[in-house]
Amino acid sequence: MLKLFKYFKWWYYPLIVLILGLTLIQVELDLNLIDYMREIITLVGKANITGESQTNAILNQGLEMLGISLLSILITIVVYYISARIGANFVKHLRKQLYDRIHDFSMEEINQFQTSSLITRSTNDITQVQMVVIVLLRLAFTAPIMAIRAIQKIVDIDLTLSMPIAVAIIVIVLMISVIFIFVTPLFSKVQNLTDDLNQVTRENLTGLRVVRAHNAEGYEHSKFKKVNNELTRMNLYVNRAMQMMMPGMMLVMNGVSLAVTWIAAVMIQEQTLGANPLEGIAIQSQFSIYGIRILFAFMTLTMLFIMVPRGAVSGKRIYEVLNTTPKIKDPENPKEIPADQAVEVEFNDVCFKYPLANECVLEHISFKAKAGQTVAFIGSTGSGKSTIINLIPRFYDVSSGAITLNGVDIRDVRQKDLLDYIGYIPQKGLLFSGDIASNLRVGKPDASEEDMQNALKTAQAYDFVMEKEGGLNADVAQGGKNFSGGQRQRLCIARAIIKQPKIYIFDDSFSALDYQTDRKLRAALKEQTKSSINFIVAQRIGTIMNADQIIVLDKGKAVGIGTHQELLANNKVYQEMAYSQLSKEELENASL
Ligand SMILES: Nc1ncnc2c1ncn2[C@@H]1O[C@H](COP(=O)(O)OP(=O)(O)OP(=O)(O)O)[C@@H](O)[C@H]1O
Repeated sequence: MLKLFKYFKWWYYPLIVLILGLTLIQVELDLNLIDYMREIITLVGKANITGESQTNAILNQGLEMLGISLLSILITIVVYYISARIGANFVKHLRKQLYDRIHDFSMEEINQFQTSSLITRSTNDITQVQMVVIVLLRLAFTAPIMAIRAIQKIVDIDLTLSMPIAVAIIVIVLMISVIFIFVTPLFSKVQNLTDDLNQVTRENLTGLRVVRAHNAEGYEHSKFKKVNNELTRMNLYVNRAMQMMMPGMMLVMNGVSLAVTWIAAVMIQEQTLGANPLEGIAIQSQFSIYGIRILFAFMTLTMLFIMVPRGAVSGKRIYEVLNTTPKIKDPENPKEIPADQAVEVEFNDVCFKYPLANECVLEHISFKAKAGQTVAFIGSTGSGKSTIINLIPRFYDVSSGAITLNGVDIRDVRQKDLLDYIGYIPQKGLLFSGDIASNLRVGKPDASEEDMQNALKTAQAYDFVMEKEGGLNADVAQGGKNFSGGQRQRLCIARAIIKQPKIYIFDDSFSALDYQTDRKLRAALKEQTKSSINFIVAQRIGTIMNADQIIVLDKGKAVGIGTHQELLANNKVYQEMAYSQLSKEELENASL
């Protein structure tokens, strides 16, 4: 939590000093009110002031008390306002830092934290920290200052009467310590269980259709119930322990009042408290209120002792994210990608192992792709096709070997420069909520309407977009849920085309298209991508048989590289796949 203070802005500090100053004044004002009360009771008993002059004196004291109270209220309002402002601004800043950091994360860090936990950290944990910062600013100064000043005052007035208050303080400190020891470790459990709840809910909602189709509501329900019950149980346990504090505190407070009254009564009887019995009663009242103030200050400290560790757990979870340096980052001395030559990508003896995995999923892959070429990857599921193309935009870095772009290792260039070269079309057509135009402009923010229409035409998406109400301005729901799988894929392809990149990466991006649209799209793309490299991952031989180079993957190894005809003639793995999909005739007359 303390480490998060480095994200405090400079202008918070003068405001915090202001809060401290105002708190000092407010404590003195509040304690003065108690002295005024004693004064009023004493005035009632003064023999030399009677009648109207006594009433006036009491009224004057009362008016002064009113003035002090109003000033104290004003200070409270100012302190609350400043602390709310600092708290809100601090978490806004923190949220931004967190967002930027998560944005820089590579897949490795995302997998390390898990998306659900990153969401909890960016929402629930941030709220906890905000609450703690605000409460700390409001009360962390008031409570100890009030306790110290009030203790000083009662000790000055009478030591014997201070004794019950001293005992009460010891009891309260013991209570706080017990709660602190037992409850604090549970806070991190509560936050981790919130992560779990978030994950189950997320999975359940995103997979709602699968759950319904499999009639698996019961199974999912029991998963949710388990984590929900666990979180509820933990929250109840924590809250019960904390709620026990309240009656305990009330007991101590009432006990103090009783003890002070009793001791004061004995002292008044023995004429050792005040000049006369009325002054004795005035001192006793003053003491009781001081006692309550002191204990109230300790109660507030208790609350802080409970809230701060909870906030600290959240602060630690946020700091973990902020303190994680993305493994994939820009080099210190980035090289420029030579732009005066035709694009060329080379894999040089590339091996790759997923973080935390034991074995390599890609082994010794080498090939060269030149401008205008289509390089296709084919292989059984899990053979490493997606993995290989994910290395090009550096979603992961190679474990050994190198990938070069125009002769420069892609790890030696700025990520932005590299990504400017790439148009990536993912396996799952993912669209953002908004409209079609805003989705296309992700590829090129300043794209004109004509650019968009051309891209849609190439991607065979023009007709269905124009049929939609609003055309380019037609609504897109979250994730593109109001489009079919094939439509989403085509819109994603259009989003990449509009960027006119030098490298296209199609990760099984034609899988949801019917054969006719697939053919038309590839023909249009061929025209559009004459000077680019097309990397295509596909399951269908028909999609890739016209590629300039087909790389056949088997368990992470390139077991064949060549054209369709070459592989068909001499590669067993390719032959098996090809003959299982198309007839001999179709295969031998490969054409678009
Ligand atoms: N994030 C990951 N962490 C660990 N292993 C992974 C990860 N992603 C994929 N793998 C493993 O890497 C191997 C290759 O996966 P990849 O997704 O590249 O296969 P693929 O050929 O594209 O399969 P498909 O055609 O089914 O999409 C698989 O064995 C898979 O289990």
